Amino acid sequence: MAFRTKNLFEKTTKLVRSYSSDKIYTHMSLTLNEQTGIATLELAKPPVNSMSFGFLSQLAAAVQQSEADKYKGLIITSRSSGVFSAGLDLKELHHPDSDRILNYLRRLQDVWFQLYDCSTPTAAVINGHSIAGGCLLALSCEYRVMVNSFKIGMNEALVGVPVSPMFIACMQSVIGQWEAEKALLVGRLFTSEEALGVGLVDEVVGGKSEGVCKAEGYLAGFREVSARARGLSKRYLRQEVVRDLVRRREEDVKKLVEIISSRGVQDSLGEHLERMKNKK
Ligand SMILES: CCCCCCCCCC/C=C/CC(=O)SCCNC(=O)CCNC(=O)[C@H](O)C(C)(C)COP(=O)(O)OP(=O)(O)OC[C@H]1O[C@@H](n2cnc3c(N)ncnc32)[C@H](O)[C@@H]1OP(=O)(O)O
Repeated sequence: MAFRTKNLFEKTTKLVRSYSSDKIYTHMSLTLNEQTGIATLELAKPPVNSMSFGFLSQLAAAVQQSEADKYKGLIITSRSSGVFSAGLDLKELHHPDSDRILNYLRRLQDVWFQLYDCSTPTAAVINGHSIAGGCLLALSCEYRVMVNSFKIGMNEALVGVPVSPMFIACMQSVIGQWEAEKALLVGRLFTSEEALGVGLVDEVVGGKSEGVCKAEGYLAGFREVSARARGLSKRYLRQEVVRDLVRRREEDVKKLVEIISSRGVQDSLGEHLERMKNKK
């Protein structure tokens, strides 16, 4: 089979350089299967694929590449066998520099808009724990296959930070208002099986390769469908959520910076980081 592992940065060097000070393409790899036209984006930032500034920049470049090269599909998964993503990098949020946190949250918004609103068919193979921002990443894809025995959800309530409108909108659109409310207000993490029950994921499988096959099956379902019509329909289906968040994006970011920088939230973040350190 003809596989081409693409160093994204060959083609998107300009974009990535202007986005990031991190070393080029260190946190993920994009592999295109030239026979199917489906690319796999494998997150590879040990130990937990936390979303640092550089990670978000590379994710943005990958999504942009998928759109520009008109991939038939994009599968997002993790190289780690235990963690899909631990979400936002808590070190970016703890004692942040005011300009950096503003730019970090703007970057997060940009990536989310790009992925959520992209016309490329997308699927997530969640082969490990998927927490908060990690859950957002999976929910922004169209289809989710999860490997059993892991946890997924948005734990902000337990971390002591508010769930932001973008995260809420995504959760609501997948599992509905009441289930989202019940889960988000207590920071519930679902097991793979519970996630299937509530509709947070579409399938549960025994392992990553089975998950990738299921995701490919979903994406192959569009072979006979006009890519242009499909892409436009997806955008129309998602436009209400996008429009509202675009309209209020600057207001949301400024408010969140203010909240994150507050003493109470900083103390909670510090305690959360301490708990993680001490769990060993
Ligand atoms: C509209 C405006 C724009 C949008 C604005 C959004 C604004 C957002 C505001 C705040 C929202 C935040 C959402 C988030 O995503 S916050 C992050 C929440 N995530 C977590 O709490 C995850 C915590 N991690 C875990 O539960 C576990 O690590 C794990 C993922 C289950 C894996 O467990 P495992 O046992 O394998 O690994 P360890 O726990 O031992 O971790 C290994 C090392 O990794 C460090 N780590 C873990 N998670 C993070 C993280 N999220 N960021 C940074 N670092 C992390 C951990 O401390 C260990 O480090 P060490 O080896 O140095 O001790």
